[in-house]
Amino acid sequence: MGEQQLSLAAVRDALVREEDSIVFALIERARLPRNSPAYAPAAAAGGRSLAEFFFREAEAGHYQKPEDVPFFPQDLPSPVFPTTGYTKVLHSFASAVSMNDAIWKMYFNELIPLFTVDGDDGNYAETVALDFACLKALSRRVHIGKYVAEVKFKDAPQDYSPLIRAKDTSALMNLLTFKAVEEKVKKRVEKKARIFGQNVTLEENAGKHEGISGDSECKVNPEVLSKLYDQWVMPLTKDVEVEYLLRRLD
Ligand SMILES: O=C(O)C(=O)C[C@]1(C(=O)O)C=C[C@@H](O)C=C1
Repeated sequence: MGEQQLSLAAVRDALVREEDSIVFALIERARLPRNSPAYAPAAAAGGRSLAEFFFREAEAGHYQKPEDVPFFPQDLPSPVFPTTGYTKVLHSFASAVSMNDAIWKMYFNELIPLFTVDGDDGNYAETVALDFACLKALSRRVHIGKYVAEVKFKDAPQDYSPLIRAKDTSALMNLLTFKAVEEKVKKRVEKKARIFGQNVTLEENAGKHEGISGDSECKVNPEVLSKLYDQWVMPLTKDVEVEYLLRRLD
């Protein structure tokens, strides 16, 4: 995201686009059963889970933008490709703000059981590759909160600065919260899950209005998307915003 794009409307557009990636990634992952052995420590992966092993391999060479935050930053090799001037838009500490530990725990402990069926078909490599796509999209979405915070600060430094100096986390949280926007976001992702998750056929579907499937036929339950955003994605985005703002005057 460059300087010229930095307005609240533009950053909110980026959040809306990321919804599509999240819904499609969950739809893809939901094709496979839970496959929990992929998440247990495995001798073949050096005592790590297959999921962690896959992430460590797949993350090498990526992650240069502030919204692309690595899950395992410790052993990351230096980027292969030259970086461009993206950092100028955000304060220099932005890349240190990460909610990935919380996103990781939420995804494996809370979310996976909500949108996969219990079972084991042995397809672990594909499973963790699909998990990677889900987690990358979720993490990007949450960390775009850095740009949201920067725009909000630039638009009203007189409102934010005293709260930042007082380290008043809850007042900052109140100031950056727009309940009406959150309600719209929840409704929209639920609708996207309903529309993107349909089985599209050429036959007329008797009794179905405009060919829209009932929720039980959707590839991912639309209510799961609404809950995901309500309980985890938006609260974590706001945590990113607060954490970024708290250091904005450093
Ligand atoms: O759109 C904003 O203003 C945001 O800060 C993003 C977001 C979200 O996560 O979608 C978070 C907090 C607001 O209450 C509304 C929406």
